[in-house]
Amino acid sequence: MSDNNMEQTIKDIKAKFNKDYFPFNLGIEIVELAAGFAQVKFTVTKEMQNLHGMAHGGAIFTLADTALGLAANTRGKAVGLQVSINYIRPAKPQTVLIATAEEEQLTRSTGIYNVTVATEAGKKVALFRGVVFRSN
Ligand SMILES: CC(C)(COP(=O)(O)OP(=O)(O)OC[C@H]1O[C@@H](n2cnc3c(N)ncnc32)[C@H](O)[C@@H]1OP(=O)(O)O)[C@@H](O)C(=O)NCCC(=O)NCCSC(=O)Cc1ccccc1
Repeated sequence: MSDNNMEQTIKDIKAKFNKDYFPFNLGIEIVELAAGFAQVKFTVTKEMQNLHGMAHGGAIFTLADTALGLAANTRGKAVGLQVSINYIRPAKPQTVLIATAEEEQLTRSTGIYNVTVATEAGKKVALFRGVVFRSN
């Protein structure tokens, strides 16, 4: 993909993000988007709390999965094929969490990404790895 095409793809994804209803309605915002790279953030709200008063694993997962989806789709249409997550530190309500997705490998039909979820102070909350299927 040429630099101009990549720039246009990134613009298109950003413009369509408000139609990605699930993450958008959780308050997830795009911080940065580049070829094979995405950074997104949200604030842990009361509605995201689990029984222990910490961020629900599903909310943290959604943040990481959103970063994966954005990074992968800069390379053309892609969908998640297999993902895994390790929750390494709980996140309290009102904490801002940032997920950063970095591309490790691309093949014609797959992509492998590592996503780190951390607080603004850089404390790691979750480590996520995803394999995507590239359909074009
Ligand atoms: C507890 C453990 C899994 C292991 O820790 P360990 O091997 O013992 O290691 P270590 O002691 O080194 O601690 C490492 C860091 O963790 C912190 N910390 C530890 N214990 C506590 C505590 N009790 N409370 C508060 N913080 C605690 C500790 O201060 C340290 O942080 P720091 O360096 O001081 O800033 C930890 O990694 C953890 O809490 N992960 C997040 C889990 C999570 O949020 N999952 C998603 C939600 S589950 C869900 O929504 C649904 C569901 C429910 C039920 C079932 C299924 C699904």
